Order: sequence, then C-alpha cells, then structure tokens
Amino acid sequence: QSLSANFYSSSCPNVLSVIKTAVDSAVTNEARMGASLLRLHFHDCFVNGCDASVLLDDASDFTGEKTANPNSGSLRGFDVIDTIKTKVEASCAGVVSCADILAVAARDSVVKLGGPTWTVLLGRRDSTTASLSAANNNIPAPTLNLSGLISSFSNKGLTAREMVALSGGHTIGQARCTTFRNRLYNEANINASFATSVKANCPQSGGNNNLSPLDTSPTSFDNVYFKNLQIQKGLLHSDQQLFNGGSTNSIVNTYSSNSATFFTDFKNAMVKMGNLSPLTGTSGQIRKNCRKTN
Ligand code: HEM
Ligand SMILES: [Ca+2]
Repeated sequence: QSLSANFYSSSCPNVLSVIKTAVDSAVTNEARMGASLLRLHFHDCFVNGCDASVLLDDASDFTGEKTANPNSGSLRGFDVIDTIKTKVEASCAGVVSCADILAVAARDSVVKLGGPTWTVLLGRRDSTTASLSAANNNIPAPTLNLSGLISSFSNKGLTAREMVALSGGHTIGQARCTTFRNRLYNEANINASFATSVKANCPQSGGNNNLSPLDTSPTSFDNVYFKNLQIQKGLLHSDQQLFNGGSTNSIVNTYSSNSATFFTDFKNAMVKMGNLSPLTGTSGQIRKNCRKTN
C-alpha cells in the first residue's frame, strides 16, 4: 500500500485539526518546540523509515533510540506528542499511528513558524521495535564533511540538492555547545566576530549543554540559514560544509536569493523523507501509547 492524504477522513475526520491545535499551542508557548518536533520526524524517518521508532522507550526485548548518540540529551518534544496522542485516542481510539502524528506535527510546526505548507500523506503504522545501532549509524553527525553528508542522504534515496534543502531545517532551533565547540576553536572558515560572540557562551571546557541558535532568526522558518552560510556564520561544521567552495555552493546561493525556491524544494523533500519505508496495511501496529508497543 502507499500513503494517502485522506487516510483518516472517515475513521478520524478531526485528527488534523486536533494535531494542529495542539502544535499551535505548544509552539506559542515555546517557539523552539516547533524545531524540536521537526527534528523528531527527521530522526524517526532516517532510522528504518518513518515508523515512530524514535518515540519508544527502552523495552525488555530492545534498547530504544532515545539513548543513541545523536539523540541522547538532545531530542525533545516527546511530551507534546504524548499530549496529542491522548487527545486523538479520546476521539478515535486505536486508529491513528504515532508515526503519522509525528509527520503532521512536523508540518504544522514549520507552518506555525512561517514556513511552507504541504499535504502530509498518511497511513503509516508504528514499529514494534527500535534500533539503537541504526540510530547511531544512520543519523548524520555534525562532524561530517560534504561528501559524508551527501552519502548519508543518498543512502536514503535523497539527492544532494534535497540534502541541502532539508538542512534548511536548521533555520529554526538551537544546538548545544558540545556539537559546535570544535568548529569555534579550530576551524578557519568561520566569521571571526561570529566565532567570538558564540564562544562567549561556549567555553573551551565546560558548558556542553549551553545553547546557540542555528541561524540568526531561530524562531522564523525563513532562508536566513542560507544567507548566514554565505558569510561563514554556519553554526555546525556540517552546516558550513554546504557552502565551503564545493558542489553545493550554487544551491545555497539559489536558496539564499530565492526563498520561494527553498520553500518549494523543502516541502517536496519533506514529503519524500516522510515516505521512507513506511509500515502499511497489516504491518506493525497502531500503538495506544507512543512510548511502548501494545
Ligand atoms: C544534514 C545533516 C544534519 C546534521 C549533521 C544535523 C545535526 C544537528 C545537530 C548536531 C543539532 C543540535 C542538536 C543538539 O545540540 O542537541 C541539530 C538540531 C536540529 N536539527 Fe539537524 N542535522 C541535520 C539535518 C537536519 C534535518 C534534515 C532536519 C529537518 C528537516 C533537521 C532539523 C533540526 C532542527 C529543527 C534542530 C533544532 C532542534 C531543537 O532546537 O530542538 N536537521 N541538528
Ligand atoms: Ca530562521
């Protein structure tokens, strides 16, 4: 089976409005939550497909993905997903998957922060297991160079251009000092005054969890991330790799000068990422609680 826009139109007609209301309220309360929900969907889809594996706590028969290196002490938004799931279960028990809730919440987050909208295809089901090792191996690290970033996305069937568009997700949200310290203190392709100001909150030792914004407008989904890359103000090593004289410089230039092109490419790439190996039909299950299998 393939996913479809109207999957819940008779079984749970209000599901999209329930999710939107809850996301709007969570993002109004804390803008960063929109970023966190977008990232949750990405970290779900890159690990054995969009099957809500990222939401599972450790269980007796598997270790969850929450303790994987890219996720531990970093992923957030699980409580918001739980709140949404409780509301959805109240009107449509056992019908809507956690994986679909994540995909819709990611879209609604982007829209709430000023980004493009798109139709989320639905009908994903939830996994009955999780993979710590796949999370460690498949989620790209911020230490990767351009070639590593391109291969990481190409392993998921995504092109270099789609990798650059999706990296534009870093137009919102924050990162911890531990993920960009080496760039601040040891890299040359960084704007000097930018490095100085970020160093103030990310010392050479200590402060691992201190946060800095991923672009200079971290609560607006816009193309400022790409404008920042052009002036060597990428926060992560991996961000600046997209504009470091290589094959993706021209894509960054395009997105920087034309936000409509960025928005179109971003939403198309989000739909493609959202289609990564979903469980459909009778595979998997509809979890009652997103944190554990039924
Ligand atoms: C291209 C490869 C990517 C790498 C190496 C990467 C790496 C990272 C890192 C290291 C952080 C900071 C985590 C922390 O300090 O706790 C982060 C945050 C974030 N990432 Fe990525 N990421 C990538 C792609 C993506 C994609 C494709 C999306 C979504 C489409 C995305 C969305 C986000 C968001 C929204 C945040 C901020 C989350 C928050 O504030 O809670 N990233 N990423
Ligand atoms: Ca921004």
